[in-house]
Amino acid sequence: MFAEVGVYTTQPARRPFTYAVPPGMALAPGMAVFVPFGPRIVQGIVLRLSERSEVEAVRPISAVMDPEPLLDPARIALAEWMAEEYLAPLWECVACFLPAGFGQKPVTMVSPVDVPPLLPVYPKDRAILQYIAAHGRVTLDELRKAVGQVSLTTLQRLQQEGHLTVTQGLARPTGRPKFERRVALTVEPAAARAEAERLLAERPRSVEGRVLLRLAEEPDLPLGAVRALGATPGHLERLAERGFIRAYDRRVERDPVAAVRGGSRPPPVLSAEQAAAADTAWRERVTLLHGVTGSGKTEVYLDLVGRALAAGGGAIVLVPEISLTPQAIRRFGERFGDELAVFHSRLSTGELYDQWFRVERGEARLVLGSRSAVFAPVRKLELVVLDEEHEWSYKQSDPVPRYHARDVALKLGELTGARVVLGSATPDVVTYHRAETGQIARVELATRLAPAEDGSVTEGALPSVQVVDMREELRAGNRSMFSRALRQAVREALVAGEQAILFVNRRGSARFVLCRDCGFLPLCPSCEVAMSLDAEATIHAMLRCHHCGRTKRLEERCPNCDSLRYRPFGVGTQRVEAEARAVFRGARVARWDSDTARTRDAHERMVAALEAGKIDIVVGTQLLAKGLDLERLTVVGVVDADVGLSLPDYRAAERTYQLLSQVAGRAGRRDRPGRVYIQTYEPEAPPIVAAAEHDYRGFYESEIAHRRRAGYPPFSRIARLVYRHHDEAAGLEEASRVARELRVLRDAAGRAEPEILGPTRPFIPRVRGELRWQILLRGRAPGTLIGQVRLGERWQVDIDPASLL
Ligand SMILES: Nc1ncnc2c1ncn2[C@@H]1O[C@H](COP(=O)(O)OP(=O)(O)OP(=O)(O)O)[C@@H](O)[C@H]1O
Ligand SMILES: [Zn+2]
Ligand SMILES: [Zn+2]
Repeated sequence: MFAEVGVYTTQPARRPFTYAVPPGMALAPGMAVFVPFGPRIVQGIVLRLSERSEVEAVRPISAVMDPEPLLDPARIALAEWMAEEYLAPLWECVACFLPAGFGQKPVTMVSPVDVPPLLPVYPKDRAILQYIAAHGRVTLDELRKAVGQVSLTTLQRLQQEGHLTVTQGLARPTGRPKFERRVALTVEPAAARAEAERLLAERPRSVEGRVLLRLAEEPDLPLGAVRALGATPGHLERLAERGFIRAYDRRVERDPVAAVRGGSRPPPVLSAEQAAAADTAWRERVTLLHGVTGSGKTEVYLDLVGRALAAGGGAIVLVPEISLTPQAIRRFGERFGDELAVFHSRLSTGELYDQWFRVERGEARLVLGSRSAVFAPVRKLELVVLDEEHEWSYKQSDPVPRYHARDVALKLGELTGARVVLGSATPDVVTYHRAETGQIARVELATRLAPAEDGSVTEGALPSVQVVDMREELRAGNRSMFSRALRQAVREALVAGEQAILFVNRRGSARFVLCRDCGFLPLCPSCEVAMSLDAEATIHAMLRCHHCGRTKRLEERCPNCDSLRYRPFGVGTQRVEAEARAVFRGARVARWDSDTARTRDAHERMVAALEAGKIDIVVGTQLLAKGLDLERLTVVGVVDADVGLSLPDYRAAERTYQLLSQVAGRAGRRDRPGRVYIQTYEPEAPPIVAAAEHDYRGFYESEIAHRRRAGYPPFSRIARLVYRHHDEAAGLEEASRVARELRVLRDAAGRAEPEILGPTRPFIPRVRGELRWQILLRGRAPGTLIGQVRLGERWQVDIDPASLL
């Protein structure tokens, strides 16, 4: 008997290795084992068993690591598909499906035996045996912590004498509870307040006074919150001695959903449109749920999850990481309480590990999470939902495997028979094209819902959108970055006590050239993407196409209208913030970008400040566009809609459309009508016109025509090879060698495709001090060709890359 094993190795092997199964070893696909690999023993997962081996002289499997299979046959097939599809190391693909922490070093476990011989005489031996007799199976680390230094030789001797057994095992970070130190009031709040007032009257800056005052408001706080008031251990001790407070440790649940559990809130009655959508999605294999923002898509997902659970099966719901807010989790928790498990990147390894096994044991049948939740071991999978399916955060760019969760979900659906539902207000053009050509089903939710306090819903209005031609503003003598219309609207909102967002499209903006008089943007004639200033050019300002490498000198005048106002453009959030403060005197202005909203806490604090009405105007980047639902937000200004359009990426128009629709969707979500101003030098650009008219169809028609003409996805697939090197000559040489080899292989096969572009320096020419080169391949299956070339460690392969920058 032989076993094909996916082996934990840093060698980028895309295939399994064959081992012999020792007689008597009970083995099944999906089990974790130890195998010899070179001079070492490493972990692996059994993928298949077979009677015959193609390889001679195979080595035997060393040991079974865990008798329970960790992957089922569908997941094994999916891991192997990923390795092929993304040209990724097989082990990394298998590891996606394993519980967190598995990839770490296996640990030495020491277990007691059932019938131990008499206790040995050495004190150290006795201590060891007493400890394991009391605690059962322990890790060597634990044992060492308890009894001091213990050598492996000692353990092996004790094993030979029959006192204990030593095994290698999976580190299971379970059972060790986590505690949080807290401070609680031990008197009535009124008494605390009285004492606080006395202390503060005596000394206005008394820390003890402030602590008591805070605790009078909230009588039980984490120690950190009290420390933040300036309290030292000394202060707290004094207050404790005087009987006002006590400190204690509270057990922290490793169940991150605990707070929202316990719910089984009755579902609302679906509208006819929603019910029809759910019926279709339940019947079909793959369905695009195309619904405007606020049209009730989430209720449709909840309904489908209910059906999956009622059928005795499970479901996975994927949402972009940034949308995985406490509110979103609560919505699922309230409905499906105990069945819910949540996976996201902020959980500790221990939490992830616990959740993984809850799902694996079938205790939680609904998984809600960001992209990697697609790998959760849900049994009898009935449903996979991707909300905001157009989001590029579903694509993992680093580390390997560089997978796209949507494609993995589709393949998972194929392998398990689960239905797949792709929901979005602005579907990916590729997904919409699949629906248009009948490869997947499509349902629409066309009505925006306006929920009322009493739980009823009425039809809501989409905000009105005005496109402002910035060339006109210039002609009228307005040189500010805010148009007259936007300025007026913001002033009106401020007077009415409403809020405004000023949205800045910032990425790489300083390197695009635009004519302020006619809106002309230089495009590469063969790639149809914007050419941008070459960051590495030193003598003359050069424009470069970062796809094919074509360059030309930057003209002094606009080639279209001869204007001298043909210049780089783009403004930063800081400048917009400064101007907003100057123009809207007295308004409370905040900035929200990757500098100020670095952590999720900062993000949540900002949302809270907005909700509490402590901010009037917020200036921000794309981070703002997602998920905000503010009652008093009525005005949205897009300061520079063009910048996104000029990114050298064939999806520039699509992203601009999605972003504008999303930002616009933030305004007027409740009963106050919303107004949106899109400032642009290109008021006729199709994505801008379509976003202004809430016309997805119009956008799609123009975009798909462009993709067809220029041969971009869905009419081809793109693969990107990036090479990094600190040395210019060496980097260019290696990049050229690979490009040449690819062309030779393609030509030798007598084929015209894939098209091979480059090598060239990409839009972002260096990362962390290393220079970069890129080769783009475009064709039906560019991966197949890449699979035939030998690439060293410095190469990165990305199939269907999220970014071409
Ligand atoms: N059938 C219904 N009856 C009552 N209220 C509903 C119904 N469907 C949806 N709602 C409410 O309408 C609001 C919008 O619905 P939901 O959040 O499901 O829309 P969505 O399309 O997922 O929104 P978004 O695109 O912003 O994520 C929510 O407050 C929801 O509770
Ligand atoms: Zn011009
Ligand atoms: Zn080009």
